[in-house]
Amino acid sequence: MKGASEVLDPGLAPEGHRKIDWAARHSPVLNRVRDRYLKDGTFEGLGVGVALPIEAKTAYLTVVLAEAGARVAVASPGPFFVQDDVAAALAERGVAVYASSRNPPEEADRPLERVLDFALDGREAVLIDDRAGLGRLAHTTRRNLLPRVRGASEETTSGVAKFRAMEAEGALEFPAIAANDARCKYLFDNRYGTGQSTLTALMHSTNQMVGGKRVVVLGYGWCGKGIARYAAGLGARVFVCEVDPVRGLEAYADGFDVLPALEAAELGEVFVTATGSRDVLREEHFERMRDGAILANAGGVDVEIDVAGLRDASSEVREVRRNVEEFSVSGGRRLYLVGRGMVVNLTAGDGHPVEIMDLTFSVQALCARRLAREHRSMHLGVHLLPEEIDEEVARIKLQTVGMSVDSLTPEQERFLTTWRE
Ligand SMILES: NC(=O)c1ccc[n+]([C@@H]2O[C@H](COP(=O)([O-])OP(=O)(O)OC[C@H]3O[C@@H](n4cnc5c(N)ncnc54)[C@H](O)[C@@H]3O)[C@@H](O)[C@H]2O)c1
Ligand SMILES: N[C@@H](CCSC[C@H]1O[C@@H](n2cnc3c(=O)[nH]cnc32)[C@H](O)[C@@H]1O)C(=O)O
Repeated sequence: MKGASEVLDPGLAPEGHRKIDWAARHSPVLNRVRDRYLKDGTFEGLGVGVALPIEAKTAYLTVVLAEAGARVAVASPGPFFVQDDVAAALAERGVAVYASSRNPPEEADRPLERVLDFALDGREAVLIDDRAGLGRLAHTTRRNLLPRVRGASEETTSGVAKFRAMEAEGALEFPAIAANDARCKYLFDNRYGTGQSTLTALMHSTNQMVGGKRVVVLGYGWCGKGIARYAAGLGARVFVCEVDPVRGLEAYADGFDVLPALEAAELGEVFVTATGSRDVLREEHFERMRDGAILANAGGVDVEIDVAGLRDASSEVREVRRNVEEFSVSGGRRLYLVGRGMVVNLTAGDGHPVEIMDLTFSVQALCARRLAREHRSMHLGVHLLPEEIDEEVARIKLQTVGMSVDSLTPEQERFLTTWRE
C-alpha cells in the first residue's frame, strides 16, 4: 500500500520482490493453509496489525493475509530488524509498511502505533505481535482503539510471558493466543531455527571456524538446546549454564558439561545467551573472559548481555567487521560482540530458515483466523492453539515432504483411554 507506507527507499523494491518470491516458493505449508482455510471470507475487510522483523518470510505472511481480504499493516519491533528492500517491495504488494532500518531505536513505538492506527481505522482487527509490543500500546497510548481489537497472537516466548503478566494483573482486555507455545512453533522455530540461524550468523560475521571451539550456551531452553546441538554438530566443545537444575541435568544427559557462568567465563571462546532474562553476562563475567572471546545473544531481549556495562568497562569500542564490535577491556584483552547484543540471527543474519518460518507463520495465520472467528467466546486471557490445529499444521508439513503418520485403531484408542482392561 504505497500511499500509506513509510519506508526508507522505494527504489529498493526489485531486490525485495525477489526475496519475497523465494519465500513464497518455499512456503508450501502456508500456501496450503491459505488455500484450505484463509479463503473463507474471515479476513474480508478485517484489520490485521503485525509486529515482526521485516524480512521476506514475514512479508509473505502479510501478503497472504492481504490477499485473503485483510487490511494489513506491519512494522518491525525495532530498526535493526528491517530489510529495507523487503519493506519497499511489501509496500507495493497491498500492505501498509512502517519500517526503516534508519528509524531511531528510541522511537521504536511510533511505527507500532501507526500499525494500530491503520489496522483499526474504523474497523476491527486482530494483532500478530512480537514481545507484546502492539498489545502493550493498545492498552496504553492507543486505548481508544482497544475495543476494536478482537485479540492478539504472540510470536515469542518473552511476549507470551508479558501477556501472561497482563492476565495475572487482570489488565488484559482481549484474548491472546500463545502462538509460541504451539508445538509446531517452539519445537522447530525456537530449537532448529535458532540453532541453525544463530550458528550461521556467527560463522558469517566472524568468518571463524566452530569445530574445536569451546562454546558456552547460557540457557538450555528450546533455543539453547538448538544452539548447543548445532554447535556440537559442527564440532564445538559445548558447555551449558542454567539456573534450572532439571534443564541443567538435561544438558548433562545430552552430553554437555554444565557449570556456573562465572566458571564458564574463564574457559569459553564463544558465548551465546538464550534465556529471555537480563544481565546474564555482565561485568564479573567480562572481567574473567579470555582475549578474543566472542559474545552473542540469541534470546528475545536485548539486555541478556549487559552491553552498556561492557561499553563502560572498555577504553575503546570499534567496528572491526560488519556486525562485529571490538571492546578493549582491562589487561589488554579484546572482546568481540556480534549483532549488537540483540537477537543475533536477525541483526547479523537473515533470520530462521524459510521452512521453519513456513511452519511458524502457518500457526500464526491459523491463530489470527481463530481470534477473528471465535474471539467472542474466548475469555480475556492467554489461550493455547487447540491441539487439532497444531496437528493439522504438522500433517500438512509431513504431506509436503511425502511422509505421513499412522492413526490409532479403535482398539488402541479404547486401550489407552479405559482402565478396566
Ligand atoms: N533468536 C530467535 O530467533 C529466537 C527464537 C525463539 C525464541 N527466542 C527467544 O529466546 C529466549 C529463550 O526462548 P526459549 O523458548 O528457549 O525459552 P525457554 O523458557 O524454553 O528457555 C529459557 C531457559 O533459560 C534459562 N535461564 C533463565 N535465566 C537464566 C540465567 N540467568 N542463566 C542461565 N539460564 C537461565 C531458563 O531456566 C530456561 O531453561 C526468549 O527470549 C525467546 O523469546 C529467540
Ligand atoms: N523482535 C524481538 C526479538 C524477537 S526474538 C525471536 C522471534 O523472532 C522470530 N524470528 C526468527 N527468525 C525470523 C525470521 O526470519 N522472520 C521473522 N521472524 C523470525 C522467531 O519466531 C522468534 O520467536 C526484539 O525486539 O528483540
